[in-house]
Formats: sequence, C-alpha cells, structure tokens
Amino acid sequence: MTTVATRTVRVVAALIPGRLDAQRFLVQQRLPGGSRALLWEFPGGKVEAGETDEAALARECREELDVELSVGRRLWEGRHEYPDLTVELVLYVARMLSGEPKPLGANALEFRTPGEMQSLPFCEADIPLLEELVAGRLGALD
Ligand SMILES: Nc1nc2c([nH]c(=O)n2[C@@H]2O[C@H](COP(=O)(O)OP(=O)(O)OP(=O)(O)O)[C@@H](O)[C@H]2O)c(=O)[nH]1
Repeated sequence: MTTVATRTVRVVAALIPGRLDAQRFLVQQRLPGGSRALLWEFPGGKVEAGETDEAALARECREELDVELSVGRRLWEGRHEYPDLTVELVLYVARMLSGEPKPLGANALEFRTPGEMQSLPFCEADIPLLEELVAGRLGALD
C-alpha cells in the first residue's frame, strides 16, 4: 500500500453570534466547483506564514464577509485528513464590531443554532466540533 502525504494547513474559524439572536451563529455554504463544494463551514480560512490565528481570522472575515471582528478565546481544535488536504481546524469565539456580513466568498450565509447546523451538510472536519457544541461542552460562548 502506498501512502500519499497531503499538505497540512492551519485553518482558523469563527463562531460569531447574531447581534439580535445570540443563540444563532453565522455559517456559510462553500462555493460550487471547488473543494468541499456546497458544504457548510464556519467563516475563516488558512493562516498565512508569520500570521497569528487572531490576525488571520480578522483578515479572512474582512475579505470574505466585509465585517470587522473582535476575536475571543479558543473553543476547539481538531485535525482532519481530506484526500487533498490535512486540516488543523481551530475554532474561536468572535464578535462583529462593525459591518453587515455579506457572502463575498460564499454561496450563502445563514445564522443557525448548533442543532440546526447538524442538519446541514457540513465539512467533515467540523463534525466532532458540532457534537461538542450541541452537547454544550465548549463552555461559555462569549
Ligand atoms: N473556513 C473554514 N474552512 C474549513 C472549515 N472546515 C473545514 O474542513 N475547512 C476547510 O479548510 C480549508 C479552508 O481554506 P480556505 O477557506 O482558506 O480556502 P478555500 O479552499 O476555500 O480556497 P483557496 O484555497 O482557494 O483559498 C478548506 O479546505 C475548507 O474545506 C470551517 O469550518 N471553516
């Protein structure tokens, strides 16, 4: 059997509560055509060389959602091997400081409860994270 090593990337993601409904959090549907097409995920993206997690998350959300974020504590971290990529996924709680989220780099944006998220086709790396979130095992979300 041959094993093909895939690239490993650190991916930061944000759990962002709605301004008026803090029980629901922002999730986005990936664009058609690319990797994990049309699956759902938390806003965020890859950390670039020399960048902190917090700076990467603020940059990604500025570029992809047109919002300014305040990034809080780290909630969860996990690793998942996709056929094309190994992802080290880190979830942070974050708040929107300004702007209304726009789907600049996504097919759709929705505010969903953790339970509702489990009914969406989510990226595989997020499945254990959603289980922890639904079970209330990630602690305070603010
Ligand atoms: N933002 C985000 N990415 C996630 C999550 N879960 C997960 O598996 N990923 C994966 O982590 C990678 C994030 O990379 P990215 O968003 O910067 O890049 P991309 O593949 O959309 O596009 P790009 O490589 O052309 O920049 C993707 O492979 C994505 O499928 C998640 O909850 N949020």
